[in-house]
This record gives sequence, structure tokens and C-alpha cells, in this order.
Amino acid sequence: MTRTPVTVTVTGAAGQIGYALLFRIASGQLLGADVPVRLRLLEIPQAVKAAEGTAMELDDCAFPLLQGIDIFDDATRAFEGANVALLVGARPRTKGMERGDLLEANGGIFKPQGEAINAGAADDIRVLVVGNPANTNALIAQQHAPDVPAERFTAMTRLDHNRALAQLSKKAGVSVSDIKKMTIWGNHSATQYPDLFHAEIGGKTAAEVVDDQDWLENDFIPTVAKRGAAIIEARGASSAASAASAAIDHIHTWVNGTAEGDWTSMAVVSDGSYGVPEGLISSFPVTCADGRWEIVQGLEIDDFSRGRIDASVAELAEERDAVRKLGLI
Ligand SMILES: NC(=O)C1=CN([C@@H]2O[C@H](COP(=O)(O)OP(=O)(O)OC[C@H]3O[C@@H](n4cnc5c(N)ncnc54)[C@H](O)[C@@H]3O)[C@@H](O)[C@H]2O)C=CC1
Ligand SMILES: O=C([O-])CC(=O)C(=O)O
Repeated sequence: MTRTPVTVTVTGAAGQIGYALLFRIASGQLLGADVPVRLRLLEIPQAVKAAEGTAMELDDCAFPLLQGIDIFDDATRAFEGANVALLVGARPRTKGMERGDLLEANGGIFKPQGEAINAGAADDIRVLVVGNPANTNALIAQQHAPDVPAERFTAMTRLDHNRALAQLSKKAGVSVSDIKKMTIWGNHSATQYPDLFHAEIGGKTAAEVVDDQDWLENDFIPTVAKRGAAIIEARGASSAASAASAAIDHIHTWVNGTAEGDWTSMAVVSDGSYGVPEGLISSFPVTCADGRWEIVQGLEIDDFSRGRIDASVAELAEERDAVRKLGLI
């Protein structure tokens, strides 16, 4: 093994998503089958012992790429030298809550973590926030890391993207790999907008292929947007394995690039594209190359899509104002 190990910090390592995520990172699915990794795990003191148990199991897998595991209950130490940071540790919602209801409980976690990333992460740090409400938590962390380029802070809407691919593939009777250019716009919340007017199947838009506006509006969009709540209702706990899988996809695509003729969905710092106020962390269609993302430009947005995007972005602005009031940014 000649490549330099990549240091990956994972917060909430003893949680449900952590348990589904760490083994996939250590096996090479996050960065590639030839990239050795060092894990730095962050937990709250009460959960360090459980994280140690997970680390024992990671050892027992004898993953050839895993070059070491360190466990911390201190954010400053956990992010030291991190090239990739997966900010998972946060409370999940329970039945009857919206993700935004977690802002007060979880927002406070992301200020010290942003500061710790600013203080000690590697120069090429890339951050994915998974803990909910993910977009606004990413904004909090980013605001407390003034020395890190803002574009290195992202939030996860890849799970919504994958959910949209799965629902559309069933409806259209095609494989998920036949679908290109899926987009989730806005917030990782019930207001998100999964867009079938730019998604393509065999060179036609998905909306044309499906040709069923009633399904698109009254079935597809709410099913994707409320899937998290449906999983909580069914499982009694929020999505864990699918969330871990989406986190793997998000970082893998960011680092290794999107395929020619395709794009993905990531919540990234807005530069004002598509009327999304600068600075909000909102989901967009993005292409990735050479470890950088770029918002896809020049898409035509009709009135239907405009209304949906605006509603989700308005919610992001409200969340930003709420965390300002809480003194978190
Ligand atoms: N963006 C997305 O698509 C998704 C986001 N989520 C969110 O991910 C988060 C984690 O979910 P689960 O793993 O199911 O929850 P969990 O409750 O099983 O695990 C969370 C872990 O985070 C730890 N933790 C809490 N505060 C921490 C801190 N300050 N530093 C480090 N660790 C800390 C807890 O001790 C616990 O072990 C939740 O906020 C959930 O809502 C879940 C699914 C999808
Ligand atoms: O719904 C939740 O609370 C967990 C989550 O973010 C998801 O499954 O998309």
C-alpha cells in the first residue's frame, strides 16, 4: 500500500448511522478500494464505551485499508488533521416531529465542531453534515470556520436524491441507472423539491416519460419528501442504513466526480444561483470533478418548480433567522 492514508472523522460514531457507516468507510467504499483510511471517532462521554465496542468490531473485520482508529470525547482533538469529516452525531427526531424542531436541541453541537474544524482540520478538509436539521447545522458549522473555504461545508440531500431515483424507477419501469440528472432542491425537510422536469430517462425528461402530473404532484413529491417520517413510523427509529449509504455516495461522488452527462444533489453554500440567497446552504444540482463541486447553471425553471423551490428556500431563511436569534451564528 503506497498511498497516504486519509483521515476521516466521524461524529456520533456509537449511534445507529455510525454503526452502518463505519464498516463501509473502513472497507474502502467511501474513498476507493486503494485508499487507506485512519478513523477518528467523536462521541459524547457517555457513549465512548459503545464507540470502543464498535472499534473492536472494526478491528475484528481485519480490513486491509484500515490503518488506525482513535476515539475522542473532545471535538478539538477529534478533528485534528481530518481530511473528511462526517458530522452525524445529533439527536434524531421521533414520531410527530419535523426535523426543524431539532434546531434547538442540535444546533449547539455544530458551533464548537465548526470551531474545532477551523482550528485543526487538514487544509483539504471536506465536511458533510448529516445530523438534522442538516442544512442549517451545516450553516452553523461553516459560520464558525472562517478560515476554511465555505464550499467545503455541505449537507446531505443524497438520501432524498436516492429515494427519488427509487420511486421514479418503479413508476417508469426502468432501472435506477437509466435515470440521469435527478435533482433535489432546497431543504432536507418536508418542503424539499424533487424535480422531474430536468431528470432524464433515455434522453426525454422524466416528467414526459411518466406523463402523469397527478402522480408527480400528489404521490411522487410527497412520498419522497415525507419518506423519513414514513420510515420512523414503520421502523420506530429514523433511517440509518440508507442514510449511511447516502453519506458514502455523497463523499464518493464529491471526491471521485459525477459521470459525464449526469449530476447529483448536494446541499451547498449558495452563490445566488436560481434566486437562492447567497450564503444559505441549499440543495442544488451539482457536478463534481477534481474534488470540487459546481452548481449546474442555465436550467429553465417553470412556475411550478419556481414556487416549490421558493417555498423550501424560504424555510431555510427562517431556520437561519432562528439560529441567529439563538446566538448560534
Ligand atoms: N441528512 C439526512 O438525510 C439524515 C439525517 N439523519 C440525522 O442523523 C442524526 C443521527 O442519527 P442516528 O445515528 O440515527 O441517531 P442516534 O441517536 O442513533 O445516534 C446519534 C449519536 O450521536 C451522538 N452524539 C450526540 N451529540 C454528540 C456530540 N456533540 N458529538 C458527538 N456525538 C454526539 C450520540 O451519543 C449518539 O451515539 C440525527 O440528527 C438524524 O435525524 C438521519 C437520517 C438521514
Ligand atoms: O426523517 C428523519 O428524521 C431522518 C432523516 O432525515 C431521513 O430519513 O431523511
